[in-house]
Amino acid sequence: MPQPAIRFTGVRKAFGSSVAVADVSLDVAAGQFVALVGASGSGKSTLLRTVNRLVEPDAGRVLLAGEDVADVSLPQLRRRIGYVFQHIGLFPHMDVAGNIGLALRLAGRDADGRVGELLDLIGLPRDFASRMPAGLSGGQAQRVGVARALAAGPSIMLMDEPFGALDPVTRDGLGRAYRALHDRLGMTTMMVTHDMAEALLMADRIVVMDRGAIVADLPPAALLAGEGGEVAQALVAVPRDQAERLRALEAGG
Ligand SMILES: Nc1ncnc2c1ncn2[C@@H]1O[C@H](COP(=O)(O)OP(=O)(O)OP(=O)(O)O)[C@@H](O)[C@H]1O
Repeated sequence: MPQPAIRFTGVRKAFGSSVAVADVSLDVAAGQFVALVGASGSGKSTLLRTVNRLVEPDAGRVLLAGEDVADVSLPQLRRRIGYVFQHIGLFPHMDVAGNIGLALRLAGRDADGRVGELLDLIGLPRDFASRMPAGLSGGQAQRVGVARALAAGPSIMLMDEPFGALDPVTRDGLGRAYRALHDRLGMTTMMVTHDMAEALLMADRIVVMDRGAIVADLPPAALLAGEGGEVAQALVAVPRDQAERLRALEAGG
């Protein structure tokens, strides 16, 4: 058996007396796309951030292909792991090329030429290189954020509500574009989302968290078939009810 790309073993994190992540063990195989879902405060972001050491666990370990992240230097972790979050925060005084070029240089890579390739990859015209962040739409800025996260050529991508602030059409388009990119580049992706429909449509596997623990871990079809238990079913019920109400409306009911 090859080593999992990401392995969590007995990961626990508390903030004061509040336990955010309680003894989580989880293997993510290379190439998988895993969605982390669950109610607000269930520990999704905290768990995700133990991978790139934005959060240090109180107990347990996170291994990347068998190597404990605690033993990997932060610059090296940054090269191996991309990170995209809701308000990506481009540097406002730098143009798009400057923002992406900075990430390339931080990763020890040559910025010349690569900026254009990264823009191609994420589907922005090359003349966007000279645009300032203030002149970008929300969707375009998130695309640049994805390009910046890909600059170092990571094999793992962590996404925390990456498309959460976007309108539904842009969100859907960017979600599909990222999923295609994940497949093409052979990435391993973990994505936190509040949107169960997005999780069901994008991921190979859905991990449901409740009060710091994993309560379901299933492929989308199995979750839809009702195998996930109570908490998972309550989350799946939302997009399912919406779809049914829309169908009823369409049928004139
Ligand atoms: N830096 C911190 N200091 C104190 N408490 C924190 C900190 N980060 C997270 N928490 C707490 O840990 C718990 C889990 O938070 P976390 O952000 O991981 O949940 P989440 O499932 O990602 O929530 P959301 O969907 O709202 O982003 C919450 O009770 C939160 O208030």
